Amino acid sequence: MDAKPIIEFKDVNKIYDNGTVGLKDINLTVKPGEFLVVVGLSGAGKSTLMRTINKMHNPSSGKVLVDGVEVTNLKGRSLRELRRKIGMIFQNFNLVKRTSVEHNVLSGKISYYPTWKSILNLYSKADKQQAAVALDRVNLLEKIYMRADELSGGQQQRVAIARTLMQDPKIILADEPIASLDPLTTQAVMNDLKRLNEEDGITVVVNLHSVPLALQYADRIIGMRGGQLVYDQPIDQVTEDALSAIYQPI
Ligand SMILES: Nc1ncnc2c1ncn2[C@@H]1O[C@H](COP(=O)(O)OP(=O)(O)OP(=O)(O)O)[C@@H](O)[C@H]1O
Repeated sequence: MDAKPIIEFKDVNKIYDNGTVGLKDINLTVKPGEFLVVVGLSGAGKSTLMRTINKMHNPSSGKVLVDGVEVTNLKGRSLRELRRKIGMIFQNFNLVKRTSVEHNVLSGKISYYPTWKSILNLYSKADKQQAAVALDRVNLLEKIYMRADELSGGQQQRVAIARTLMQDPKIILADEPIASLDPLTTQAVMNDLKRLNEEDGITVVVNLHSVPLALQYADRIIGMRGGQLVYDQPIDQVTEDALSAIYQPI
């Protein structure tokens, strides 16, 4: 029997306040443990799709369900619970650059603490141990006491990945995680995401501009164009010709 979907879009449309169509009639089901890569031209709707999963954006119509729960109407505590399940990785890493790597990783636990404790760095011993384990999993344990801005871009992105591990996420959403990195560091970041996907069963959704990387890492590739889902195939049925059609100028 097929596993229950971890993410579902049902007839989802998103029209921004200025009238721009972000998403059009999206129907999509993601299974737990998939490594899904989203490709498409700039402006195709990839970020919008991703941001409706953790309610950074609200759809204009339709439903988005995560782990069986409709996210559209979540507020307060239930929204925090949803976001704990979902780690988010951004192109620009979103680290606090002037503090230590350890503090940045621990901040992944922030929603579990009252603000005053996190400001004063009053994390528990167990959480500090978890932070060390998370850093070890991205091969950066030796950098734990360095300042985040002393690390290379690729290392900073891997700190961001370690930070998401503090949430014990079921899903990691990565929006152009390698856009500002060189080829070697790109592989390190993608390998980390793939390893967590395979070892922990975390569902990973990655927006990428690079077709070769999509082919290298995805279990399944979806293509977007003008806010619509125009392509959806498991990796063994993906052809380069079909992918290049997604990238034809509109
Ligand atoms: N906050 C916003 N207000 C209005 N329009 C927006 C907003 N955010 C995105 N858009 C528009 O929605 C469309 C989809 O944008 P989106 O950022 O989702 O595309 P993308 O595929 O992620 O592009 P890129 O690869 O450049 O990041 C674009 O036309 C974009 O200009």
